Amino acid sequence: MRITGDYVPPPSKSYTHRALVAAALADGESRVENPLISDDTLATVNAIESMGPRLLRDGDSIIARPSALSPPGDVVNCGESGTTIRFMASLASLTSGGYTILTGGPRLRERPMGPLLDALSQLGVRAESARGDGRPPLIVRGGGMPGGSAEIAASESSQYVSSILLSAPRSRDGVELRVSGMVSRTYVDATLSVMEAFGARYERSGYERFAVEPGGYRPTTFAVPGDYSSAAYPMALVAAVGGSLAVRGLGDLPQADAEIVRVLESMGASVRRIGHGDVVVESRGSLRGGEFDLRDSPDLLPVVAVLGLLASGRTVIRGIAHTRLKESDRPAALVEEIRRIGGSAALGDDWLEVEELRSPRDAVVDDHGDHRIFMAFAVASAALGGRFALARSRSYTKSYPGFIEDMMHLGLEIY
Ligand SMILES: O=C(O)C1=C[C@@H](OP(=O)(O)O)[C@@H](O)[C@H](O)C1
Ligand SMILES: C=C(OP(=O)(O)O)C(=O)O
Repeated sequence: MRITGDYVPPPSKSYTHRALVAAALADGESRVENPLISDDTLATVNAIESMGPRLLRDGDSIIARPSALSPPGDVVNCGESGTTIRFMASLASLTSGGYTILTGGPRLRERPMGPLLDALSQLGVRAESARGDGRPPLIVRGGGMPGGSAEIAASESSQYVSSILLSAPRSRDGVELRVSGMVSRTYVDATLSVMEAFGARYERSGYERFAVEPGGYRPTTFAVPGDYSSAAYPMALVAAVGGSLAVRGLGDLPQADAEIVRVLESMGASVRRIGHGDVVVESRGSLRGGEFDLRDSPDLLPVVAVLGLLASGRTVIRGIAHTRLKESDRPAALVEEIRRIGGSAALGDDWLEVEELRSPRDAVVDDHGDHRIFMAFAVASAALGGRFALARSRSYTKSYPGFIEDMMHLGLEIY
């Protein structure tokens, strides 16, 4: 099997969340062009609208009509979106008063939020975990974010930092954040790009200190780029089976998962940039294993692990401790499913080792309710000629509702 074609990935989930928050906080009407419409971004739309601003569909855009933020009339259900609940925790402090209760699905209620709540408290916000264990449901008191200086440990998630940064322009005194041990750092660059586009003023020293001035956001038009995290699946497939794929519209804003380009290149594929934000992946279909550090691009773990199955030799992936805290315990889920299909994998605290899959077994893979596990094994199954099946699941609608359709468009039967 070889794949040749043109492919337009869905819009970036991370940029959609960020642009919606900044647009809702701006002092006038903004337009977010090419937003991702998926379970997670709709959770953000609903959460923001529950506090007053209107986010209206207009063709391929969302028009944001900001208003003073008021406490929601009901609990806010963030579904399974970590980005949503974490971004909303800071936003809720900007409501006029009362309390906002943020909750979500079963897995989201297991995911940690403690360091974010702690940093918000240092900034004068009352933000607590209902069960006192740092996990949702969260209760946030409105009345404004006084601001000042806070220290935050971000070794579990960069979203703690992005959350505070995004709401900080609307704080009373401005915010200084001193950050230690941050993972997934490129996501904070994405946050700052959006803040800049909406006219916020800040200073930074690397990934250790950020100072945001009060002054709010200016309304603007923001175009969401294509999503490297989603594009990584068809790119990996083409690299593994051979062929040539032009990927359009990825843009040149910072995206953590643009790291897939370096991974594919070092495994033996060629990736060329053609013009503004387009890339072409070319491969003869024989990849070799390698060693990768995914500390700053954790969402690539499932697809890189699957590439390890499809490449010769051994692949070692480091910097993955924080991927245990996502939609599933991803390293554990990957090892279980790799073994189920006849592969061999070993796991340490912060690393995963995968061997080339020589004799795949007929099996039905369980996605553990995790969109990225589903999409990664769909790639593996397609590359191995449909050797194993995936238990029916719609987990992919979290970030990529058109996944099955797009894969079929590339000529694959993955169901
Ligand atoms: O800020 C963001 O848009 C994201 C940050 C990352 O999370 P962590 O910072 O928790 O690793 C990533 O895994 C998630 O899918 C999206
Ligand atoms: C971890 C993810 O998202 P979130 O943290 O927003 O739930 C993801 O999309 O892989």
